[in-house]
Amino acid sequence: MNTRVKICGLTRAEDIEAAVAKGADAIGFVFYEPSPRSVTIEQAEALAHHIPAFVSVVGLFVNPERDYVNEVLRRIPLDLLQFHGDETAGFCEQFDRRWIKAIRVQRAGQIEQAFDDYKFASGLLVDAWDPDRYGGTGHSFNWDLIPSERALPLILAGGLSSDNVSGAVKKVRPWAVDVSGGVEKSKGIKDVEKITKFIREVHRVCKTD
Ligand SMILES: O=C(O)c1ccccc1N[C@@H]1O[C@H](COP(=O)(O)O)[C@@H](O)[C@H]1O
Repeated sequence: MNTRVKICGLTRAEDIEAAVAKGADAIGFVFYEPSPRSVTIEQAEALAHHIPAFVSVVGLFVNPERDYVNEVLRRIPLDLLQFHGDETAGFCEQFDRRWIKAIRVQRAGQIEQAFDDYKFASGLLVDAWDPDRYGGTGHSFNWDLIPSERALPLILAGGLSSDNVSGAVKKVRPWAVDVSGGVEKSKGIKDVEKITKFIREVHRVCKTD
């Protein structure tokens, strides 16, 4: 098994450099103002210079305006768009950029339906449902709702940390894991020790498989 790691919600150059040095495969920028991890286009433009070749740059959006996504794309070299709201497949497909769709899992059958609805995505991200927030909740969900047959690469998110990620990887066998709150000191400020432990745990469990 070779589960990739995305670290999301970075706001500081030193955190990006630490995540990359420890082996992160992708770095996520949050372009969603209500989030405490949100960055402006100007901030992301500067931060993106700290991400080397072969580490993916991901832009996270929640129900964005089309023009805003285009403006971000014009200014920042995003490899992937992550749509974390209620976007339709038609909306996600219009940007001439690879994209992943996040689903907030509440009930059985929802993930299977999403594989069908978002069939041209580069991956399906499964996260916890929360009535008040679109993501970054720090909560996990019932992993038994994740089917073993998958039409797209599956990215597991929601309440992951170094304490539970090895169990999650063993049980779910995701293509990648995505973490934000579980590797933070405070919202938007990452903790290098937690990032190190998190990535080490993923690599350890993958090696023993
Ligand atoms: O990080 C945020 O603030 C955020 C806001 C709105 C939508 C998604 C957001 N983050 C994504 O949420 C999941 C889970 O985060 P956590 O590890 O439970 O804190 C992850 O995919 C983040 O990229």
